[in-house]
Amino acid sequence: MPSIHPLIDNGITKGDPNFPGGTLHCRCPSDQVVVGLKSNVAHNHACGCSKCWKPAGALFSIVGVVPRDNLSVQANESKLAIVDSSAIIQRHACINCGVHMFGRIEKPHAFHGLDFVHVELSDQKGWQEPQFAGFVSSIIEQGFDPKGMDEIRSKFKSAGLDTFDALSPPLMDLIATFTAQKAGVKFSNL
Ligand SMILES: N[C@@H](CCC(=O)N[C@@H](CSCO)C(=O)NCC(=O)O)C(=O)O
Ligand SMILES: [Zn+2]
Ligand SMILES: [Zn+2]
Repeated sequence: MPSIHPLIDNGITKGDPNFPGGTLHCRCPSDQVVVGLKSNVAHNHACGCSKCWKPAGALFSIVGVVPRDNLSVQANESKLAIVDSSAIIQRHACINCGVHMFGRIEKPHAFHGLDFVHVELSDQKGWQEPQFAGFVSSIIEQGFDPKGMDEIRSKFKSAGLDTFDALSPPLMDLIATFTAQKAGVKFSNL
């Protein structure tokens, strides 16, 4: 069975709801890029998309969000470069080790103001545990045999995570709300 992600393969460890945040480090042997987070993450999830950073051998990324004002680069910022400037999420990666330190949205978007981060880059314990799996079918686009998808979804289910082929319902509702408001739609409960 391929690895979903080390934080999920052997069972999920619950986070600490009062965890105050901590630091993320890139994987360079020296002169690491260090990012400080002044809060825990929210909406932490497994992401099967092709763009989010994942460790070698894992099929999924684990990625959560923090308010952008709670994030600061504390060391070796000069080693960061944007992976794909045409993407909605501008992922700032270490040019030496390739790890994505944070992803930021600069355009008008439902998630503007939130930065995307990977808590496995931290040595501290207590970060919010993964809440769901998103973009699950996207692993097929990267070469995963579709015949194996039942097994992948069952594995998430055994770990207690719901699976979606986009994001979770609350996040999809945020995106739809943003789209409706941009179009001037008035809400009414019919
Ligand atoms: N099938 C595509 C999906 C990519 C995608 O839309 N990814 C989402 C989720 S990333 C974290 O949850 C997204 O919002 N992407 C915006 C961006 O990456 O800039 C694929 O696999 O590439
Ligand atoms: Zn690095
Ligand atoms: Zn993703």
